[in-house]
Amino acid sequence: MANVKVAIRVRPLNAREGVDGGRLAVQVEDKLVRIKNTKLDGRQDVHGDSREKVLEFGFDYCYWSVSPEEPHYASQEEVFQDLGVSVLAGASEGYNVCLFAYGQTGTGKTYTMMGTQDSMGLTPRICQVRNRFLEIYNERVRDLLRGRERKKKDSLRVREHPEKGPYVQDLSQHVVSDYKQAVELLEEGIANRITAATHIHDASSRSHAIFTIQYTQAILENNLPSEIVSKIHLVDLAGSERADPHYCRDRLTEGSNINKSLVTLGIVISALAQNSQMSSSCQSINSVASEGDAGSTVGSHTSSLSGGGGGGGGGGRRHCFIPYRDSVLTWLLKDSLGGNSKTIMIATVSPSCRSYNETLSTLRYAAHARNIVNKPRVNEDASVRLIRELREEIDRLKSMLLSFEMRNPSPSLSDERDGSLSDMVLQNELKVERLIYQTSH
Ligand SMILES: Nc1ncnc2c1ncn2[C@@H]1O[C@H](COP(=O)(O)OP(=O)(O)OP(=O)(O)O)[C@@H](O)[C@H]1O
Repeated sequence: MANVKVAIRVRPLNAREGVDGGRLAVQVEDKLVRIKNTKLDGRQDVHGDSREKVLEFGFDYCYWSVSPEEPHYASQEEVFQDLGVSVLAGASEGYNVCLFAYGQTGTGKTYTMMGTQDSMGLTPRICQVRNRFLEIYNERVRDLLRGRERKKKDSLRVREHPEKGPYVQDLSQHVVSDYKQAVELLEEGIANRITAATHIHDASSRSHAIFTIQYTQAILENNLPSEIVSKIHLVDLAGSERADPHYCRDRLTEGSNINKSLVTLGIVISALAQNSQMSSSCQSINSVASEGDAGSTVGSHTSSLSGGGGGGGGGGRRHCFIPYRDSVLTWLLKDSLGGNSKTIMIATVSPSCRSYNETLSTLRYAAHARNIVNKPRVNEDASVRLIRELREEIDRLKSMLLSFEMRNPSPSLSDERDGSLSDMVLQNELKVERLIYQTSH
């Protein structure tokens, strides 16, 4: 079991936000983010006002990337040292890992995930071994690495494997032998991605991009060659934006599809968070509830949020249905949200008071995500796992045999039990030998 880890990153003010003095609404201190409603500044009658002036949220990591001159400025390298290194560590232990960036349009998702020529982001730093790159545009999956010379199959089908989970059929795979080749692939994919100008951002990504690295490790366990295959999903979501009636029909469809998948993502996150909280409250029903434990600021805030707008009263609550299949994005991220994956969300925000509402909504979204509990497991070869488990069982049976013999020196009493235990040991040893033979032939 592992909770989704959540990071917040605050980007520099842009030119538009800087014009009126660049008032900031966001503050970061250690693992806390504070957001201030500057509209209430200078008002005398705030007593009894139900709106809170400053709201505080706690996260696993908070990055202040507003100005490099400031002492606690978080660079791309620092973000990589925390998040990128933990992605690579998870994958090398054999887990599936997902890192996804979420936030309002123009807040730095692409900058964080991909970076620029001078300032490399997380994905090129993490690049290894085997890569796939796709985008979800208007609920259709497109391959971003299908060479132009090949026949272009525009929209690909999403399918689900009973054990390996959802995947995209016919998505091209590219084996790379060095870092340079991996980065070239990434650049090709980025160039194929669909962007457009929005009100806030001139080169806004209008699709969700998923860069998948298959990390394969050849290992020798119990003298048997075997493989541990883990997947790393690096996801740069399209930014949310309010619809403008002046946009043409295509842009409106595009916007509504982006919003649809982000809304579905929101519903999935909130339903999973609610289910995880329900499970943990069931578990703790018999234990003493401790008030004011570590991270109580967050605890108090998120619990009120996951009530789904209040209500949420006592008994009779059932686990919510998770509508993964309502959008391609959530379907493909099914394992990453509530499944077999160690997942990190990086939520990007603008520091400006002009984006107060959007930033608050991103912080709430991120606080929900932090409650999701995933079930990551090492993706080891099934036969190798079975052999290991059988060997553990043999050792256990052998030590039981030994302790019986020591406690019951009289042969008549222990003979029967000894016999059946020895039989079990023998049978397991035969199974192990058969499995070793099958896997190595
Ligand atoms: N941490 C940062 N440091 C410096 N510049 C940044 C940072 N974050 C974002 N920027 C700059 O802000 C602008 C918008 O960033 P970016 O394109 O990453 O936004 P986005 O969230 O991916 O937007 P969209 O959802 O519209 O695609 C870019 O010019 C980018 O270089």
